[in-house]
Amino acid sequence: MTDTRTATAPAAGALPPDVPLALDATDVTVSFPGRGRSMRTVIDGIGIGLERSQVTVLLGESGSGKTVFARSITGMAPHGARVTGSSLFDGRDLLSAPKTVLRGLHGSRIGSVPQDPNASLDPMRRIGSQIVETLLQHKAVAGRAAAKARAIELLDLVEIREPERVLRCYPHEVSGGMRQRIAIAIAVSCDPELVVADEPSSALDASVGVKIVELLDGLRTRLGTAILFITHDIGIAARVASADHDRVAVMLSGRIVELGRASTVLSRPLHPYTRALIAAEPSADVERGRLAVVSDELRGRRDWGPLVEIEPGHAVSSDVAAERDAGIDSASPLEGSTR
Ligand SMILES: Nc1ncnc2c1ncn2[C@@H]1O[C@H](COP(=O)(O)OP(=O)(O)OP(=O)(O)O)[C@@H](O)[C@H]1O
Repeated sequence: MTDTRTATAPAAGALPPDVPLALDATDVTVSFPGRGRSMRTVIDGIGIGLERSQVTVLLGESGSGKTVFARSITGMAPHGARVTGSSLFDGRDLLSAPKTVLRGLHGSRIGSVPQDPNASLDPMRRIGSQIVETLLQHKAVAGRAAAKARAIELLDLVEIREPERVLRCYPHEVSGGMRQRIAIAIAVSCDPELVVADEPSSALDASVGVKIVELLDGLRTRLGTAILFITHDIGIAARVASADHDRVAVMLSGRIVELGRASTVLSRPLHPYTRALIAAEPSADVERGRLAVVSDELRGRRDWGPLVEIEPGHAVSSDVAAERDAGIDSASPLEGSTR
């Protein structure tokens, strides 16, 4: 089992130990039906503790399990998934909570910013009515007039001009960047304690990405929201996890292989996979999502050991830690590169 809570000492600037975690996931395994009667494990017995006011970035290549892990620990595993382990939110295990409880939590105390804003917006309904309905459904405000006023406030918050006009629009009448910001406005409309943002800026231009990062930063400062941010982009990871105690968890083949303060992991990575990811950081001439620098051998390995802390606030899989103790530098960043 890889338990990232026990592997990390409280980081500088983190909340004191008696402040409960916003979410506490332990030993989570997720499998999907495979060939015949077999099951294919895509998340392999990992855990994570999400602190209030802290950003945790899940970093890893496409297919490493970031989305499935984040969805599963918030009780929203994809259809057909078999999930074991536990994920506590306010004392309740989201992995076994009834659907009615999960529906009540999502949209109010847990906000989700999806990869594709179209997934959270109904194309047939005006933007205003979708925001107002969310606010009324979760009893975030009393009455329709208050909900409308709050909807305008929320669009202001995500820097949408002429909010009253936009509220009367259907989703297809506004730009993709605006739809993304509206999806964020809906996700944060009820002042959630936890926000899960799944690559919210991947399809957008850089200026919208920066605004999203600022917005999430404001949310954790203002409300103490815990943020789980999913990305494969090192640059975005560094920008989102900008506070001293923010963390990066590096995912590889359904496991967390390195975890620590963002500033440490991104500047002094220890795991060969993290090193390769950083070496593969997208540049102007490398198309995003096509980072072929991580070797297949590294990517295909499934036997990474559990995380062990090698210095305060920095943990790495036990096999890499053992090599380090033995004085073996496990890999130069580009070893095994296919580029
Ligand atoms: N509904 C599903 N049924 C079966 N397998 C799935 C399902 N959803 C995801 N998977 C598998 O789980 C693994 C992890 O996928 P996941 O989407 O979590 O990766 P990711 O790191 O988030 O990638 P991306 O950045 O592309 O979203 C992949 O091998 C994927 O094929």
